[in-house]
Amino acid sequence: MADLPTSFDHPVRIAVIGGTGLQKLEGYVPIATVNPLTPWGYPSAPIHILEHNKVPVAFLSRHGAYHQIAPHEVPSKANIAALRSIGVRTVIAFSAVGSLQEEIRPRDFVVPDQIIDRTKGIRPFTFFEKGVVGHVGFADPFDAKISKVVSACGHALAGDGVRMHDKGTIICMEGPQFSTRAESNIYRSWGGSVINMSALPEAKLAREAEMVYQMICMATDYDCWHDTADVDVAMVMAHMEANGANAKRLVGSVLDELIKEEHSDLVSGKHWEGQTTGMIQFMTKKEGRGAEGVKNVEFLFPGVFS
Ligand SMILES: CSC[C@H]1O[C@H](OP(=O)(O)O)[C@H](O)[C@@H]1O
Ligand SMILES: Nc1ncnc2[nH]cnc12
Repeated sequence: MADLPTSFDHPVRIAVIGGTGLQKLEGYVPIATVNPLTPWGYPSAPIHILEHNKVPVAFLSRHGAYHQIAPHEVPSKANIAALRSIGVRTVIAFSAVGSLQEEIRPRDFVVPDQIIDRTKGIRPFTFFEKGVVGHVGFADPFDAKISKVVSACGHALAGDGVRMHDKGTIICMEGPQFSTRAESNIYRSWGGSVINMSALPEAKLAREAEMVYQMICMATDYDCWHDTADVDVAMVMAHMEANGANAKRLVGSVLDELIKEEHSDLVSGKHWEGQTTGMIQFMTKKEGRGAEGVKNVEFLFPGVFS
């Protein structure tokens, strides 16, 4: 992709963030590679702009181009801000997860509707600081409208062997070590469906940035609560590889659906517009705002304080 343009003049509304085992999206025509510098640095990797049925979509590899970024090191603020700066308002985020429930079998897909935060507070997790205070609602961390579209695409691929679960609670742990057996059993008793290390702070930051955000999970193991073998990286990668074609098929069919004209208001995030900006404008009084916080938030929402 060395000779591709490094800028792109049209807004790109939809992005896919690829996780473990999904470092590229094949089968799309690459048209540009952009690397926006944000107040929080560069994104995990240059963002590939790909064309899908004549509509541009963005792809960003969460752990970098070579899987060199650990879950606690993912620059989520830069990732979300960079995507928003190129026009993205809908993020479909892919994640390899451990299953905490018997009926979610390795290689099954889950469209989660809840998250329990088991990160340790060491990841930068908000855009609103340094003299700009803001509190967004996060009762439902994903986007109910998009989740219906994703579920329907998954069920339509049942004939290809895609098994889709329409809801579930993600336990997002700190990692990078996997859980102890005691932890795994506690998470089950809390009602956790699946476990990963990546849903947060990504989902929180997308909400602060007024973006539509939905994670698609693919189970790669039964963590360590089950009487089968305990999770390890080889197991995760083997299931990702074995079911990679279905993962790509599912992402492709979600993109096919989302680029349809009938979803244009939805993917433009019209229903989130103003939810954050309206709140931060009145939360911190003008006299108390900090210059750095204002400059940072203006990168996300140009003109919000002028
Ligand atoms: C390689 S197993 C643990 C690793 O896999 C998942 O990554 P992602 O969510 O980016 O697909 C999990 O969250 C951990 O980061
Ligand atoms: N068991 C597990 N725990 C945390 N993250 C994971 N990603 C894939 N499997 C996982």
